Amino acid sequence: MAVDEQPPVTILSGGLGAGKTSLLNHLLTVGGEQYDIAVLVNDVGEVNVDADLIENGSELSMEDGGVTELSNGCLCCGLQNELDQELRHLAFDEEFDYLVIEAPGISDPVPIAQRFVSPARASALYDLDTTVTVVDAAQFHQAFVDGRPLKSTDDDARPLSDLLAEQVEFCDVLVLNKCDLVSETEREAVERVVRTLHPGVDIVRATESTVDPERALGTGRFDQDEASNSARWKQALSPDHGDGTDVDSDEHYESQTEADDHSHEHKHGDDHDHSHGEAHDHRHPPEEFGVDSFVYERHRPFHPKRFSEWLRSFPDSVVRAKGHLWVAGRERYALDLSHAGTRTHVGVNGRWAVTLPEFQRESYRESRSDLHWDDQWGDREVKLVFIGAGMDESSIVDTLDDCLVSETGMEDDWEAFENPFPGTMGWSQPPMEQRLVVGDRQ
Ligand SMILES: Nc1nc2c(ncn2[C@@H]2O[C@H](COP(=O)(O)OP(=O)(O)OP(=O)(O)O)[C@@H](O)[C@H]2O)c(=O)[nH]1
Repeated sequence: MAVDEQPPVTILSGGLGAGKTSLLNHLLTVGGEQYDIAVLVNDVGEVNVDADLIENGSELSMEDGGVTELSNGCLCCGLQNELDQELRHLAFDEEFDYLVIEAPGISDPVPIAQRFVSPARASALYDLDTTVTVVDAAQFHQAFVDGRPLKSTDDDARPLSDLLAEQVEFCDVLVLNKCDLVSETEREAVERVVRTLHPGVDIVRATESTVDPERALGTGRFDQDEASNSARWKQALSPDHGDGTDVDSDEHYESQTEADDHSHEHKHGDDHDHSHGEAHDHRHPPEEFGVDSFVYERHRPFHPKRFSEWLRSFPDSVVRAKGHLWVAGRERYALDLSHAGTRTHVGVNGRWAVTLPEFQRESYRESRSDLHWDDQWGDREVKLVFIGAGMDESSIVDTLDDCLVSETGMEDDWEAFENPFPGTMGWSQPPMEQRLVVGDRQ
């Protein structure tokens, strides 16, 4: 790429568990032949699971700057400064010719895209090429065709389906994923609703997010004027809303005085970045949509029978869960859990470090200073992130604790347990018997 060329950018948005990470990994694998892709990911929650999954699935690594993670906040709000810094860092210090940003599933992508339409921002170093929204066809059908709103128990909160609608409204390309979970009639109904919300959108039907990379990378479809015709963009980018047109200001925009001059409805906490890049009616989605998250971490294994039963009655309030599991009797491999909507998969992703030969184990430990290590059990642990609407955290934690092997049970012969969990490798393309598929709870 010529020195003065700006790398194109694709922003991936979409509901929780819709298939953004799957799409990102697919683009890295297939699109990587054409582009040298840098990646910016942002998970809301204390564990940046997506970054791990993406690293596992790509040649890139965080160490060489190819995959950058932003955590402990939301890109669309509190991490705007961090986002600008990362964009500058990538542009000046790293070699790549395409940038893909994965937005968290509960974020409003408009403020992220706005970083790329103001020449005063760091993102002026880039060329926003395509905004992609990944939609879970079955979830969308439930919310918009069946008319069963996606759950939000907070009375003041807008339903999650509102966020989904906004994400559909302004994207250039809509990947209609999980087409295997809907009938043809249902899919057609979903497409009708999508076209009603956004007539000009390029709909790409997909299963497992396998799309032709040319539909998401280098499409040149993003057009600021066109985008500003959708209701959402019109509001966000109009001159009255600052960032889209005011090219004279830069860091001043971050000052408290400037922020105080405006009547933000934003209800985020003290650490919020009051940059003017946001539309003034923008409120942080986790609050607006009644979504919150917590991490469950224990250094004892789950009893296979008790935990598999727990999985079959997964709390309805949980929209998304991800993480790794230590299940008694499965001491060699870490199991990964992924829950989206009403479906839960458990598969094998890799070995616990404690089972590796000494040299590998020690170099792994050196590279992970934050790794919990037990003299007897090494790095084996349960660590799960739960994201949901109106979750009863203490009840979820208590019932999970009941699934743990008891203090005295730590001496039992775990191999003798009846165990439905997979015991051999297989995550990226696992045969069905290597996954525990809990399926629908309806
Ligand atoms: N049945 C079905 N499952 C899918 C499909 N695509 C992805 N999945 C599964 O859905 C789950 C979520 O996929 P991800 O790619 O992690 O979704 P995501 O949008 O990145 O999730 P978050 O980052 O948590 O918002 C995983 O268990 C995938 O294996 C699909 O087309 N059909």
